[in-house]
Amino acid sequence: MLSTEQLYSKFLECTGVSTDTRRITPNCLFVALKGDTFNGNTFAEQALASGARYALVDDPDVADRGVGGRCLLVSDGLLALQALARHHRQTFTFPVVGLTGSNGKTTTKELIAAVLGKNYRTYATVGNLNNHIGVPLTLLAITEQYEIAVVEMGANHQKEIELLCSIAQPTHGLITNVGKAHLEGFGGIDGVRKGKGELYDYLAQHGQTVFINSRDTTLTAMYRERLKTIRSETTFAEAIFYPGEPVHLVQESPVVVYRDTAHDQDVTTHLPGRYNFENMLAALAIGQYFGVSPAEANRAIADYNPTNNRSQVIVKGTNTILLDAYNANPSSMTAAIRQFAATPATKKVVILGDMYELGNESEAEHAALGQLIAGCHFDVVILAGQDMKHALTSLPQAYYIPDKFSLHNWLMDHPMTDTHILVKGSRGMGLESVVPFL
Ligand SMILES: CC(=O)N[C@H]1[C@@H](OP(=O)(O)OP(=O)(O)OC[C@H]2O[C@@H](n3ccc(=O)[nH]c3=O)[C@H](O)[C@@H]2O)O[C@H](CO)[C@@H](O)[C@@H]1O[C@H](C)C(=O)N[C@@H](C)C(=O)N[C@H](CCC(=O)N[C@@H](CCC[C@@H](N)C(=O)O)C(=O)O)C(=O)O
Ligand SMILES: Nc1ncnc2c1ncn2[C@@H]1O[C@H](COP(=O)(O)OP(=O)(O)OP(=O)(O)O)[C@@H](O)[C@H]1O
Ligand SMILES: C[C@@H](N)C(=O)N[C@H](C)C(=O)O
Repeated sequence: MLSTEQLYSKFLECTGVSTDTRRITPNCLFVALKGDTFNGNTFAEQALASGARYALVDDPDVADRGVGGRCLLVSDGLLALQALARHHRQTFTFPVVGLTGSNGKTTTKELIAAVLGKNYRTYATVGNLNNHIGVPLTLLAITEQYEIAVVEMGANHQKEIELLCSIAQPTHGLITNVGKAHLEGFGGIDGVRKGKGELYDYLAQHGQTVFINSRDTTLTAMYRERLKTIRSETTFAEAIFYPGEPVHLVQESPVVVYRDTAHDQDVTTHLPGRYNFENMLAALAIGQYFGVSPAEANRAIADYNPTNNRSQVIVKGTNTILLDAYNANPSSMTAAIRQFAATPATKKVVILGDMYELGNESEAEHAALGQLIAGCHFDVVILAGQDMKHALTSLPQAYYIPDKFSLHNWLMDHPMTDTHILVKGSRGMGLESVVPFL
């Protein structure tokens, strides 16, 4: 069995890390993980044959088969990956900004990276690689050429953020918000608050810096709770409350326009909704803290244009689609629906799919969503998925279509023109597939 130090010296000989033979790059370190479908150990030889320099395995039989001494045996592949990332992180001397939250992590991460990228060689989590596998992979992709890192941390149960903090060891941190997401695994909204609070706990225990949205009463209360419990021999995190500068929302739809009064600038962005303005404020605060000029920060935010099914505004023929189909939960659905309801347009249609991972709160949350939609007076409401039938009680006029295939057919039979259309649902619903039919 290799120690973490021994493993690290092998890692330094490699060009990167891959956990998947479908994505092997020359001279990478292949790490065999066990998943729901496969045992990665069975792919070790294939990884080496495809160009991996070493294969980290936790099956002694696979290691015994040798392959020129290029199989590295550890007791647990996942734990070894995490330990390797933790070790690598300790070699960084630059700031690591860690962020979590129920909603807006990826968008805020992209905005922060765009802003910091104006002054620093910035590494940011690629896509959504934010879990117990993704965070180690993110850390291990960071090289000494960078000057700052932005690491997204996702969770759907307690102690996960604690684990991810032990790997990423953030010097600075941000919780975007605490909302009704992943209620099943967290055990309700109080569980979400506790689970996300593990980031503040880490920053507090290590005397690091925390960025707090002063308008968010939950986040400020979470910070104060930790201030009260801190022991005298430890230093609590430095807290940067934002927004401090006079930046005002001018328009929230179809896209956010804000006014930076201190610098006499109106900034037109590509993102819709007040909630995205909150994400922008976080990026501006972090940029200001790290010395990015307001003009450069505003330009970075104005230029950010999502292509990831999150808050995407797509003009197609005479229709304008707000494609927000990456994920959905009660908080983000409510934010998106309220924002869409406030959008000026002559005809508005919503196509909404199930919200996943709500456990025994699912039925009530879908029903509450129905009541919210009923008060919004949309021209057409289309609901898809098994759970959305609970929203129907308040929406007798809605079209209910249980599966996606039937939804595509329905849309082909009911073409729309001159319409604003909101498309949103959980990842498993994959509602971006409706766009070709609109
Ligand atoms: C383990 C793994 O990485 N699986 C990926 C794999 O899945 P697949 O079903 O094919 O196989 P297995 O998982 O059974 O495979 C075991 C290993 O074998 C490898 N392998 C398989 C076949 C093959 O031909 N060759 C192989 O080498 C395989 O790669 C495994 O190492 O492929 C899928 C398709 O690419 C991947 O989707 C799957 O990735 C899983 C889901 C994963 O966790 N990936 C992380 C790198 C990651 O960060 N993914 C993010 C999504 C993160 C997320 O959902 N975040 C949540 C909050 C966190 C919740 C947390 N508790 C959790 O459960 O994850 C959020 O709300 O944000 C991403 O991909 O975007
Ligand atoms: N500050 C916010 N408050 C509420 N909802 C938000 C906020 N920011 C974004 N959203 C909603 O959440 C959706 C997903 O955004 P984003 O992917 O940035 O969040 P996320 O936290 O990274 O989600 P995930 O972890 O599932 O990737 C957006 O398209 C929007 O509907
Ligand atoms: C895909 C994952 N990050 C996520 O957000 N899951 C929830 C349940 C969703 O898809 O809405």
